[in-house]
Amino acid sequence: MKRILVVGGGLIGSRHVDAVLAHEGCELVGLVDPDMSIAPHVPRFASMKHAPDDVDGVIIATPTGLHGAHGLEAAMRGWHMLIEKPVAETLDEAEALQAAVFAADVGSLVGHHRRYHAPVQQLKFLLAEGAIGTVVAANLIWAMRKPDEYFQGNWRTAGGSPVMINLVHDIDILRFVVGEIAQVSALAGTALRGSERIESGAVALLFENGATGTISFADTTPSPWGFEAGTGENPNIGTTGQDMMWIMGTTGAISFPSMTLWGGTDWGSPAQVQPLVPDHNVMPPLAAQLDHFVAVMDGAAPLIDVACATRSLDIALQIETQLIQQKQ
Ligand SMILES: NC(=O)C1=CN([C@@H]2O[C@H](COP(=O)(O)OP(=O)(O)OC[C@H]3O[C@@H](n4cnc5c(N)ncnc54)[C@H](OP(=O)(O)O)[C@@H]3O)[C@@H](O)[C@H]2O)C=CC1
Ligand SMILES: O=C1CO[C@H](CO)[C@@H](O)[C@@H]1O
Repeated sequence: MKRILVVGGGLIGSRHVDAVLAHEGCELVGLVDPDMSIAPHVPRFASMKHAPDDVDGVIIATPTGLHGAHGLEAAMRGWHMLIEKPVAETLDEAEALQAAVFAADVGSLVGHHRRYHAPVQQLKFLLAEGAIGTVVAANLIWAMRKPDEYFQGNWRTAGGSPVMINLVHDIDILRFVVGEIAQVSALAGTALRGSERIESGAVALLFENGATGTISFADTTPSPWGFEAGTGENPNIGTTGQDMMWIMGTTGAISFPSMTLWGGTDWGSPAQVQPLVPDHNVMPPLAAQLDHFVAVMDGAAPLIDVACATRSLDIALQIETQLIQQKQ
Protein backbone atom coordinates (compact mmCIF):
# COMPACT_ATOMS: atom_id res chain seq x y z
CA MET A 1 0.00 0.00 0.00
CA LYS A 2 1.49 3.37 -1.06
CA ARG A 3 0.92 6.38 1.19
CA ILE A 4 0.11 9.35 -1.05
CA LEU A 5 -0.04 13.04 -0.17
CA VAL A 6 -1.77 15.46 -2.55
CA VAL A 7 -0.58 19.09 -2.56
CA GLY A 8 -3.02 21.62 -4.05
CA GLY A 9 -6.73 20.87 -3.95
CA GLY A 10 -8.09 22.90 -6.87
CA LEU A 11 -9.45 21.79 -10.26
CA ILE A 12 -6.98 18.98 -10.87
CA GLY A 13 -5.84 18.33 -7.27
CA SER A 14 -9.39 17.41 -6.25
CA ARG A 15 -9.48 14.87 -9.10
CA HIS A 16 -6.19 13.40 -7.88
CA VAL A 17 -7.64 13.10 -4.35
CA ASP A 18 -10.59 11.13 -5.80
CA ALA A 19 -8.25 8.95 -7.88
CA VAL A 20 -6.09 8.13 -4.83
CA LEU A 21 -9.18 7.33 -2.72
CA ALA A 22 -10.43 5.00 -5.47
CA HIS A 23 -7.10 3.18 -5.97
CA GLU A 24 -6.87 -0.08 -4.06
CA GLY A 25 -3.07 0.09 -3.89
CA CYS A 26 -2.99 3.61 -2.40
CA GLU A 27 -3.84 5.21 0.91
CA LEU A 28 -4.45 8.98 1.04
CA VAL A 29 -2.25 10.57 3.72
CA GLY A 30 -4.14 13.82 3.17
CA LEU A 31 -4.41 17.04 1.22
CA VAL A 32 -2.19 20.11 1.61
CA ASP A 33 -3.95 23.37 0.67
CA PRO A 34 -4.02 26.70 2.50
CA ASP A 35 -7.81 26.71 2.26
CA MET A 36 -8.59 24.33 5.13
CA SER A 37 -12.33 24.41 4.34
CA ILE A 38 -12.03 22.35 1.15
CA ALA A 39 -12.22 18.55 1.17
CA PRO A 40 -13.15 18.27 4.86
CA HIS A 41 -13.69 14.51 4.33
CA VAL A 42 -9.91 13.88 4.12
CA PRO A 43 -7.02 14.66 6.51
CA ARG A 44 -5.93 18.25 5.91
CA PHE A 45 -2.59 20.07 6.26
CA ALA A 46 -2.07 23.81 5.75
CA SER A 47 1.42 23.33 4.28
CA MET A 48 3.80 20.54 3.27
CA LYS A 49 5.91 21.01 6.37
CA HIS A 50 2.90 20.03 8.52
CA ALA A 51 2.54 16.71 6.69
CA PRO A 52 3.97 13.56 8.34
CA ASP A 53 7.24 12.05 7.09
CA ASP A 54 5.90 8.57 6.31
CA VAL A 55 4.76 9.44 2.79
CA ASP A 56 5.77 7.28 -0.18
CA GLY A 57 4.71 9.62 -2.94
CA VAL A 58 3.41 13.15 -3.35
CA ILE A 59 1.17 14.50 -6.11
CA ILE A 60 1.97 18.17 -6.69
CA ALA A 61 -1.05 19.99 -8.14
CA THR A 62 -0.30 23.55 -7.08
CA PRO A 63 -0.19 26.59 -9.41
CA THR A 64 2.61 26.14 -11.95
CA GLY A 65 4.86 28.77 -10.35
CA LEU A 66 5.04 26.62 -7.18
CA HIS A 67 5.92 23.28 -8.83
CA GLY A 68 9.66 23.89 -8.61
CA ALA A 69 9.69 24.79 -4.89
CA HIS A 70 7.26 22.01 -3.94
CA GLY A 71 9.22 19.48 -5.98
CA LEU A 72 12.47 20.48 -4.22
CA GLU A 73 10.77 20.14 -0.83
CA ALA A 74 9.45 16.68 -1.76
CA ALA A 75 12.91 15.56 -2.94
CA MET A 76 14.47 16.80 0.33
CA ARG A 77 12.00 14.66 2.25
CA GLY A 78 12.82 11.64 0.08
CA TRP A 79 9.35 11.38 -1.46
CA HIS A 80 8.68 10.11 -4.98
CA MET A 81 6.71 12.71 -6.92
CA LEU A 82 4.06 13.09 -9.58
CA ILE A 83 4.13 16.76 -10.62
CA GLU A 84 1.42 18.38 -12.68
CA LYS A 85 2.33 19.89 -16.03
CA PRO A 86 4.05 22.06 -17.02
CA VAL A 87 6.81 20.57 -14.87
CA ALA A 88 7.89 24.07 -13.77
CA GLU A 89 7.52 27.68 -14.79
CA THR A 90 11.08 28.17 -16.05
CA LEU A 91 13.84 25.98 -17.47
CA ASP A 92 16.11 26.91 -14.54
CA GLU A 93 13.52 25.63 -12.06
CA ALA A 94 13.00 22.45 -14.07
CA GLU A 95 16.75 21.80 -14.23
CA ALA A 96 17.19 22.41 -10.48
CA LEU A 97 14.36 19.96 -9.86
CA GLN A 98 15.94 17.39 -12.14
CA ALA A 99 19.22 17.68 -10.16
CA ALA A 100 17.38 17.38 -6.82
CA VAL A 101 15.42 14.31 -7.94
CA PHE A 102 18.66 12.69 -9.09
CA ALA A 103 20.51 13.56 -5.86
CA ALA A 104 17.67 12.28 -3.66
CA ASP A 105 17.31 9.16 -5.81
CA VAL A 106 13.52 9.46 -5.92
CA GLY A 107 11.23 8.65 -8.83
CA SER A 108 9.57 11.46 -10.78
CA LEU A 109 6.60 11.47 -13.10
CA VAL A 110 5.01 14.52 -14.76
CA GLY A 111 1.24 14.81 -15.26
CA HIS A 112 1.11 14.68 -19.05
CA HIS A 113 -1.71 12.20 -18.60
CA ARG A 114 -2.68 12.19 -22.29
CA ARG A 115 0.16 9.70 -22.79
CA TYR A 116 -2.00 7.13 -20.95
CA HIS A 117 -4.89 7.35 -23.43
CA ALA A 118 -5.13 4.04 -25.28
CA PRO A 119 -5.71 5.74 -28.69
CA VAL A 120 -2.66 7.99 -28.15
CA GLN A 121 -0.54 4.91 -27.47
CA GLN A 122 -2.09 3.16 -30.47
CA LEU A 123 -1.31 6.18 -32.66
CA LYS A 124 2.32 6.17 -31.49
CA PHE A 125 2.57 2.45 -32.28
CA LEU A 126 0.94 2.81 -35.73
CA LEU A 127 3.24 5.66 -36.76
CA ALA A 128 6.31 3.78 -35.51
CA GLU A 129 5.40 0.67 -37.49
CA GLY A 130 4.92 2.74 -40.66
CA ALA A 131 1.13 2.53 -41.00
CA ILE A 132 1.17 5.78 -43.03
CA GLY A 133 4.75 5.49 -44.30
CA THR A 134 7.16 8.26 -43.36
CA VAL A 135 5.42 11.06 -41.46
CA VAL A 136 5.39 14.26 -43.53
CA ALA A 137 3.18 16.63 -41.55
CA ALA A 138 0.96 16.89 -38.46
CA ASN A 139 -1.79 19.48 -37.95
CA LEU A 140 -3.44 20.04 -34.58
CA ILE A 141 -6.17 22.30 -33.17
CA TRP A 142 -6.77 23.10 -29.51
CA ALA A 143 -9.59 25.58 -29.15
CA MET A 144 -12.27 26.08 -26.51
CA ARG A 145 -14.09 28.94 -24.79
CA LYS A 146 -12.90 29.09 -21.19
CA PRO A 147 -15.28 30.83 -18.78
CA ASP A 148 -14.10 34.33 -17.82
CA GLU A 149 -14.24 33.37 -14.08
CA TYR A 150 -11.43 30.86 -14.73
CA PHE A 151 -9.05 33.83 -14.94
CA GLN A 152 -10.46 35.95 -12.13
CA GLY A 153 -8.73 36.41 -8.79
CA ASN A 154 -6.28 33.54 -9.01
CA TRP A 155 -2.82 32.64 -10.41
CA ARG A 156 -4.31 32.32 -13.90
CA THR A 157 -5.04 36.07 -14.04
CA ALA A 158 -1.37 36.54 -14.89
CA GLY A 159 -0.20 32.98 -15.60
CA GLY A 160 -3.17 31.56 -17.48
CA SER A 161 -1.75 31.48 -20.99
CA PRO A 162 -3.16 28.49 -22.90
CA VAL A 163 0.37 27.84 -24.19
CA MET A 164 1.60 26.96 -20.70
CA ILE A 165 -1.65 25.40 -19.46
CA ASN A 166 -2.98 23.60 -22.53
CA LEU A 167 -0.60 23.65 -25.50
CA VAL A 168 2.12 22.08 -23.38
CA HIS A 169 -0.07 18.93 -23.45
CA ASP A 170 -0.44 19.11 -27.24
CA ILE A 171 3.28 19.69 -27.65
CA ASP A 172 3.90 16.69 -25.44
CA ILE A 173 1.67 14.33 -27.46
CA LEU A 174 3.25 15.54 -30.71
CA ARG A 175 6.66 14.75 -29.21
CA PHE A 176 5.34 11.38 -27.99
CA VAL A 177 3.80 10.23 -31.28
CA VAL A 178 5.73 12.10 -34.03
CA GLY A 179 9.12 12.89 -32.48
CA GLU A 180 11.25 15.61 -30.94
CA ILE A 181 10.60 19.18 -32.05
CA ALA A 182 13.63 21.03 -33.42
CA GLN A 183 12.22 24.47 -34.24
CA VAL A 184 9.10 26.59 -33.66
CA SER A 185 7.75 29.80 -35.12
CA ALA A 186 4.67 31.39 -33.57
CA LEU A 187 2.23 34.24 -34.33
CA ALA A 188 -0.05 35.77 -31.70
CA GLY A 189 -3.75 36.48 -32.30
CA THR A 190 -5.41 39.60 -30.90
CA ALA A 191 -6.35 39.27 -27.22
CA LEU A 192 -10.09 39.75 -26.76
CA ARG A 193 -10.48 39.72 -22.97
CA GLY A 194 -8.54 42.91 -22.48
CA SER A 195 -5.63 41.36 -20.59
CA GLU A 196 -1.93 41.00 -21.38
CA ARG A 197 -2.29 37.22 -21.42
CA ILE A 198 -1.82 35.27 -24.66
CA GLU A 199 -5.20 33.91 -25.80
CA SER A 200 -4.81 32.61 -29.34
CA GLY A 201 -2.27 32.05 -32.05
CA ALA A 202 -0.74 29.87 -34.72
CA VAL A 203 2.45 27.83 -34.45
CA ALA A 204 4.62 26.22 -37.14
CA LEU A 205 6.84 23.31 -36.07
CA LEU A 206 9.80 21.45 -37.53
CA PHE A 207 10.43 17.98 -36.10
CA GLU A 208 13.92 16.51 -35.85
CA ASN A 209 12.83 13.73 -38.25
CA GLY A 210 12.10 16.32 -40.95
CA ALA A 211 8.30 16.37 -40.67
CA THR A 212 6.56 19.71 -40.16
CA GLY A 213 3.51 20.60 -38.10
CA THR A 214 1.03 23.32 -37.27
CA ILE A 215 -0.96 24.16 -34.16
CA SER A 216 -3.90 26.54 -34.14
CA PHE A 217 -5.03 27.45 -30.62
CA ALA A 218 -7.44 29.72 -28.75
CA ASP A 219 -9.17 29.83 -25.37
CA THR A 220 -11.79 32.30 -26.64
CA THR A 221 -13.92 30.22 -29.03
CA PRO A 222 -16.57 27.58 -28.26
CA SER A 223 -15.02 25.33 -30.90
CA PRO A 224 -15.73 21.60 -31.16
CA TRP A 225 -12.05 20.89 -31.84
CA GLY A 226 -9.57 20.14 -29.09
CA PHE A 227 -8.25 17.11 -27.21
CA GLU A 228 -10.76 17.35 -24.36
CA ALA A 229 -13.76 17.88 -26.66
CA GLY A 230 -12.59 15.12 -28.97
CA THR A 231 -11.86 12.47 -26.35
CA GLY A 232 -14.22 13.45 -23.53
CA GLU A 233 -11.33 13.10 -21.07
CA ASN A 234 -12.22 16.03 -18.80
CA PRO A 235 -15.55 15.77 -16.96
CA ASN A 236 -15.71 19.59 -16.78
CA ILE A 237 -15.52 20.00 -20.59
CA GLY A 238 -18.23 19.05 -23.09
CA THR A 239 -17.53 16.23 -25.52
CA THR A 240 -18.02 16.53 -29.30
CA GLY A 241 -16.07 13.47 -30.44
CA GLN A 242 -14.57 15.53 -33.26
CA ASP A 243 -11.08 15.00 -34.62
CA MET A 244 -8.42 17.51 -33.54
CA MET A 245 -5.20 16.11 -35.01
CA TRP A 246 -4.45 15.05 -38.58
CA ILE A 247 -1.18 13.29 -39.46
CA MET A 248 -0.02 12.73 -43.04
CA GLY A 249 2.58 10.27 -44.31
CA THR A 250 4.03 9.02 -47.59
CA THR A 251 1.50 6.16 -47.92
CA GLY A 252 -1.52 7.42 -45.99
CA ALA A 253 -2.92 9.62 -43.27
CA ILE A 254 -4.66 9.27 -39.92
CA SER A 255 -6.91 11.52 -37.87
CA PHE A 256 -7.29 11.49 -34.08
CA PRO A 257 -9.23 10.62 -31.95
CA SER A 258 -11.51 8.88 -34.48
CA MET A 259 -8.41 6.96 -35.64
CA THR A 260 -9.62 7.17 -39.24
CA LEU A 261 -6.82 5.65 -41.29
CA TRP A 262 -6.54 6.62 -44.96
CA GLY A 263 -4.41 4.87 -47.56
CA GLY A 264 -3.48 5.75 -51.12
CA THR A 265 -0.42 6.65 -53.09
CA ASP A 266 -1.78 7.90 -56.39
CA TRP A 267 -3.28 11.33 -57.15
CA GLY A 268 -5.56 9.82 -59.76
CA SER A 269 -7.79 8.02 -57.27
CA PRO A 270 -9.14 9.20 -53.94
CA ALA A 271 -7.56 8.10 -50.69
CA GLN A 272 -9.46 5.15 -49.20
CA VAL A 273 -10.39 4.53 -45.57
CA GLN A 274 -8.51 1.49 -44.30
CA PRO A 275 -9.82 -0.98 -41.68
CA LEU A 276 -8.65 -0.10 -38.17
CA VAL A 277 -10.19 -0.95 -34.81
CA PRO A 278 -9.50 1.96 -32.41
CA ASP A 279 -8.28 1.05 -28.94
CA HIS A 280 -10.38 2.26 -26.02
CA ASN A 281 -9.32 3.27 -22.53
CA VAL A 282 -9.81 0.48 -20.02
CA MET A 283 -9.61 3.05 -17.22
CA PRO A 284 -9.57 6.86 -17.05
CA PRO A 285 -6.12 8.22 -17.94
CA LEU A 286 -5.69 9.87 -14.51
CA ALA A 287 -6.25 6.44 -12.89
CA ALA A 288 -3.83 4.82 -15.36
CA GLN A 289 -1.29 7.53 -14.53
CA LEU A 290 -1.68 6.83 -10.81
CA ASP A 291 -1.25 3.10 -11.45
CA HIS A 292 1.98 3.93 -13.27
CA PHE A 293 3.09 6.22 -10.43
CA VAL A 294 2.75 3.25 -8.05
CA ALA A 295 4.96 1.23 -10.43
CA VAL A 296 7.50 4.09 -10.62
CA MET A 297 7.67 4.13 -6.80
CA ASP A 298 8.55 0.42 -7.07
CA GLY A 299 11.36 1.17 -9.55
CA ALA A 300 9.67 1.09 -12.99
CA ALA A 301 10.99 3.48 -15.66
CA PRO A 302 8.70 6.55 -15.77
CA LEU A 303 6.77 7.20 -18.98
CA ILE A 304 7.64 10.90 -18.61
CA ASP A 305 10.00 12.08 -15.89
CA VAL A 306 11.17 15.61 -15.02
CA ALA A 307 13.94 15.51 -17.64
CA CYS A 308 11.61 14.46 -20.47
CA ALA A 309 8.87 16.92 -19.44
CA THR A 310 11.49 19.69 -19.43
CA ARG A 311 11.70 19.27 -23.23
CA SER A 312 7.95 19.89 -23.56
CA LEU A 313 8.33 22.91 -21.25
CA ASP A 314 11.21 24.18 -23.36
CA ILE A 315 9.10 24.13 -26.55
CA ALA A 316 6.15 25.77 -24.77
CA LEU A 317 8.43 28.52 -23.44
CA GLN A 318 9.95 29.14 -26.88
CA ILE A 319 6.43 29.61 -28.29
CA GLU A 320 5.31 31.77 -25.35
CA THR A 321 8.43 33.96 -25.63
CA GLN A 322 7.88 34.61 -29.34
CA LEU A 323 4.21 35.47 -28.75
CA ILE A 324 5.00 37.84 -25.88
CA GLN A 325 7.72 39.59 -27.89
CA GLN A 326 5.18 40.34 -30.65
CA LYS A 327 2.89 42.02 -28.14
CA GLN A 328 5.61 44.39 -26.87
N1 LIG B 1 -3.23 17.39 -16.07
C1 LIG B 1 -4.34 18.11 -16.13
O1 LIG B 1 -5.33 17.71 -16.73
C2 LIG B 1 -4.41 19.43 -15.44
C3 LIG B 1 -3.28 20.02 -14.93
N2 LIG B 1 -3.34 21.24 -14.36
C4 LIG B 1 -2.12 21.82 -13.80
O2 LIG B 1 -2.22 21.69 -12.38
C5 LIG B 1 -1.78 22.87 -11.71
C6 LIG B 1 -2.92 23.45 -10.88
O3 LIG B 1 -3.95 23.86 -11.75
P1 LIG B 1 -5.47 24.00 -11.24
O4 LIG B 1 -5.88 22.80 -10.48
O5 LIG B 1 -6.24 24.40 -12.44
O6 LIG B 1 -5.32 25.25 -10.27
P2 LIG B 1 -6.28 25.65 -9.05
O7 LIG B 1 -6.02 27.10 -8.77
O8 LIG B 1 -7.66 25.22 -9.34
O9 LIG B 1 -5.71 24.78 -7.86
C7 LIG B 1 -4.48 25.04 -7.23
C8 LIG B 1 -4.68 24.87 -5.74
O10 LIG B 1 -3.42 24.94 -5.08
C9 LIG B 1 -3.61 25.75 -3.93
N3 LIG B 1 -2.37 26.29 -3.42
C10 LIG B 1 -1.82 27.52 -3.61
N4 LIG B 1 -0.66 27.63 -2.92
C11 LIG B 1 -0.49 26.46 -2.29
C12 LIG B 1 0.52 25.96 -1.42
N5 LIG B 1 1.60 26.71 -1.09
N6 LIG B 1 0.40 24.70 -0.94
C13 LIG B 1 -0.66 23.95 -1.25
N7 LIG B 1 -1.65 24.36 -2.08
C14 LIG B 1 -1.56 25.60 -2.59
C15 LIG B 1 -4.58 26.81 -4.40
O11 LIG B 1 -5.14 27.52 -3.31
P3 LIG B 1 -5.61 29.04 -3.54
O12 LIG B 1 -6.62 29.02 -4.64
O13 LIG B 1 -6.17 29.40 -2.20
O14 LIG B 1 -4.37 29.81 -3.92
C16 LIG B 1 -5.58 25.95 -5.15
O15 LIG B 1 -6.54 25.38 -4.28
C17 LIG B 1 -1.26 23.79 -12.81
O16 LIG B 1 0.11 23.61 -12.93
C18 LIG B 1 -1.98 23.30 -14.08
O17 LIG B 1 -1.21 23.53 -15.25
C19 LIG B 1 -4.54 21.88 -14.21
C20 LIG B 1 -5.69 21.33 -14.68
C21 LIG B 1 -5.73 20.06 -15.37
O1 LIG C 1 -4.11 20.36 -18.11
C1 LIG C 1 -5.16 20.89 -18.39
C2 LIG C 1 -5.40 22.25 -17.97
O2 LIG C 1 -6.72 22.66 -17.93
C3 LIG C 1 -7.57 22.16 -18.93
C4 LIG C 1 -8.87 22.84 -18.83
O3 LIG C 1 -8.67 24.19 -19.06
C5 LIG C 1 -7.54 20.66 -18.89
O4 LIG C 1 -8.47 20.07 -19.73
C6 LIG C 1 -6.16 20.23 -19.23
O5 LIG C 1 -6.00 18.84 -19.29
